[in-house]
Amino acid sequence: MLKIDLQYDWENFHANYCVNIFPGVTTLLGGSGEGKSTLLHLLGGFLTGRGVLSFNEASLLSLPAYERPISTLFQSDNLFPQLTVWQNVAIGLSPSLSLSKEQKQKVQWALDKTQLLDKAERFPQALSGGQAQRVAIARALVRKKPILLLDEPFSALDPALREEMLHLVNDVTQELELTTLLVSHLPREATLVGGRVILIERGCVTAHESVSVLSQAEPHPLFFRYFGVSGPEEI
Ligand SMILES: Nc1ncnc2c1ncn2[C@@H]1O[C@H](COP(=O)(O)OP(=O)(O)OP(=O)(O)O)[C@@H](O)[C@H]1O
Repeated sequence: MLKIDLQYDWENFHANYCVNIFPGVTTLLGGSGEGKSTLLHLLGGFLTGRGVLSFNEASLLSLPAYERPISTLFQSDNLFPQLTVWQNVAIGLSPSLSLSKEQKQKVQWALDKTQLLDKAERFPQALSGGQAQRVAIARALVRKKPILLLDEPFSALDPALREEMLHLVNDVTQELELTTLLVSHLPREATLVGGRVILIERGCVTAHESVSVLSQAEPHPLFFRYFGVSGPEEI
């Protein structure tokens, strides 16, 4: 279990997140500027918060980003155009690209999970948008960390590809028993990926429910302000 009781202050914004996250996919919903990315950056170790952050009872708070049991994938995670698919994944393990036998096996494993084995020698410019995004996912998976943080990594993709990526996220999360947190603006994405949903408002977790609450005919009371009168399907 990922236990979060974290505070952080921007100049004009006080965040105070309190929630326990279990393995599986959890989608973070919330309006613009409500504090979704701040939470992911605190978890990843890119911002230093106060309070409690532990995973399976071990405190993470004093660990630097690279020592946390966490992989991150952000929208801006671009591929290196001069490196092949294989090298773009391998660089997640070793910046010098000199890999041990065991590390090479991990790269093969990550390429297999993302169905890219036959594209290993290609360069990024010879990939479709979805294939390129799968390489970024493979690079996040290759270190085999139990927590995966995804900050709107698919928002630039068209709806069909986005759906394919969300299914992939769900599949690898189940298979590897990951604790995956996905930031999204779209309730539909949460419904597609399944699991649980968290609502972030003014720097706080104001709801933590099964994703099925988003499919109810009447908006769930806790989500009412976020959905407004139009309901989840319109957002
Ligand atoms: N670099 C910064 N400097 C000062 N304040 C910041 C900074 N980044 C974020 N904030 C403040 O923190 C609040 C939460 O920002 P955050 O990026 O976490 O929101 P978000 O929910 O991820 O928004 P969006 O959906 O638009 O990406 C913002 O409203 C802003 O006031």
